[in-house]
Amino acid sequence: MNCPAMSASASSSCSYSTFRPRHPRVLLPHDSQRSVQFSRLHSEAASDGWGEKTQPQPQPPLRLLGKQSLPLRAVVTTSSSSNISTSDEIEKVGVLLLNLGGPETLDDVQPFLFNLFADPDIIRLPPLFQFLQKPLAQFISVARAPKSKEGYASIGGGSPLRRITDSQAEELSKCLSEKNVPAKVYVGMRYWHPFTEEAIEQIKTDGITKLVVLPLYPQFSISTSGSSLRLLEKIFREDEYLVNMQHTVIPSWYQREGYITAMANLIQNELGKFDSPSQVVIFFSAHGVPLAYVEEAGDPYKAEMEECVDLIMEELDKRNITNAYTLAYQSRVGPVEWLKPYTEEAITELGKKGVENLLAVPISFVSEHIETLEEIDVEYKELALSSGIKNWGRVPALGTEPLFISDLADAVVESLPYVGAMAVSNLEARQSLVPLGSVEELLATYDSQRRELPAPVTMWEWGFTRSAETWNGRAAMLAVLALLVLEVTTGKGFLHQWGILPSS
Ligand SMILES: C=CC1=C(C)c2cc3[nH]c(cc4nc(cc5[nH]c(cc1n2)c(C)c5CCC(=O)O)C(CCC(=O)O)=C4C)c(C)c3C=C
Ligand SMILES: [Fe+2]
Repeated sequence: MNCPAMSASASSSCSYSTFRPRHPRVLLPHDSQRSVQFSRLHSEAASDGWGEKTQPQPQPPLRLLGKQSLPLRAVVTTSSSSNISTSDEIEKVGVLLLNLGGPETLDDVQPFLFNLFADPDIIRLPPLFQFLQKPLAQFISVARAPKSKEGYASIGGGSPLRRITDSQAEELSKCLSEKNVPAKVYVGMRYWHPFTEEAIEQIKTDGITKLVVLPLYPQFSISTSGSSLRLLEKIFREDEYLVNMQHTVIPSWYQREGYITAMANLIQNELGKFDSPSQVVIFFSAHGVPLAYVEEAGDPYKAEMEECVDLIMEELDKRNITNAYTLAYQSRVGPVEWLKPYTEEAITELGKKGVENLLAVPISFVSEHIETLEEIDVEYKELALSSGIKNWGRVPALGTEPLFISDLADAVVESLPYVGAMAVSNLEARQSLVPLGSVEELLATYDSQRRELPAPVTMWEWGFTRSAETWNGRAAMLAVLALLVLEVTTGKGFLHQWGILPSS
């Protein structure tokens, strides 16, 4: 492929001089690249892990992962080649792309949903009830599968995510070679094949000695990159080979110049398809998360999303594109409160206000998937047209867009000097929304106490609350389970009423 020459240095020297972020940040040369290590650094989590979302204070003590405590080795390598010879060893560089995964056939839908709902970063039960995680996941996945299957059936019978992620991996590998950094690129999915565990096995078989971990989510969320990194941390902890493998993590990259430019290009291109481009409202639609992830657990997702939108609008502004724009959150599951405004409400509202031209921009994910192809292209489009919007457009997901892939390659190249080294200075660590440090610390900062979060689906809202715990939660749970059984056998009940389960 054509791998545009936006070099690492060009990219890192970018500065968004007129941008005024909501969270004070100092833009440093390495701002476009934040990389963290799993095991060697300790950048301090917020004092209680809850409130301090923007300015975690670094602390020196090192916490080591794994079965052995290894001495810290500050090995700084150059990035001119991935087969780097440090002493007498040849280094083999790998890049692990982390993604969500999606069912490839309709038969995969229920087991895929089971894996998703069995993830404690998606549904977090109080410690007392963690033994119910799998039975609940089984219940919800079976109950939700028919509705989900309809969605996947309408987009061709399965998710395109694996195919697209594989193409991204292939293009990234080619692009890295063109930048003189040959590296093998692996795909590790969280909830479907190829699972992260499978990718890790391959990494071991291939004898990779330096690994760059790159979640394919531009913005960090506990529920996405956080979940994948937590799994990876567990795998690393338990494996002798991996404990000794040098690695670095790029936790989020929404602020990189190449990514922002590529998004702005796509938007500019779609705007050009309207009769009156300047009259179009640019409608950023991000995947939502339950509000409690942000407000209680300190998920930086919302802050990063808002900053990302601001950066894209700054870039468009430089091109004299000054359209009105808005950000809303889609794909809510269950009735607990998620980030607002909700996409459907925002669309209706804009229609009522007389907006006639709307351009939807999926912003939280870089591949086409069920929520772009079905939810946005079908459901939201219909809603928009029936709300008075006359002209509708949608920006495609980035996929293998060359500038974007090139920017990811630059991100990898820039992170290589940090692999196995003290990756970042305290100063750098302080100015990130997602702090730098080991994954352990990264997760701890936002999620230190792994507090109970309101689940995105309702049943434990009712039965798994702290008060339920206090006055004999087990009894409450038994009641909930009885209700669930009733609901499944009769097809009626509160889950159906609230629309969690499809009515038969
Ligand atoms: C940044 C992206 C995403 C966030 C944040 C996220 C949070 C989140 N998702 C669910 C529940 C479901 N997600 C499902 C599919 C799905 N989710 C994302 C991305 C994010 N999720 C993608 C890309 C996909 C689609 C994959 C594909 O197959 O194409 C599903 C399954 C589909 C469905 O039944 O609707 C569920 C369920 C929760 C609860 C959550 C935050 C807590
Ligand atoms: Fe999701």
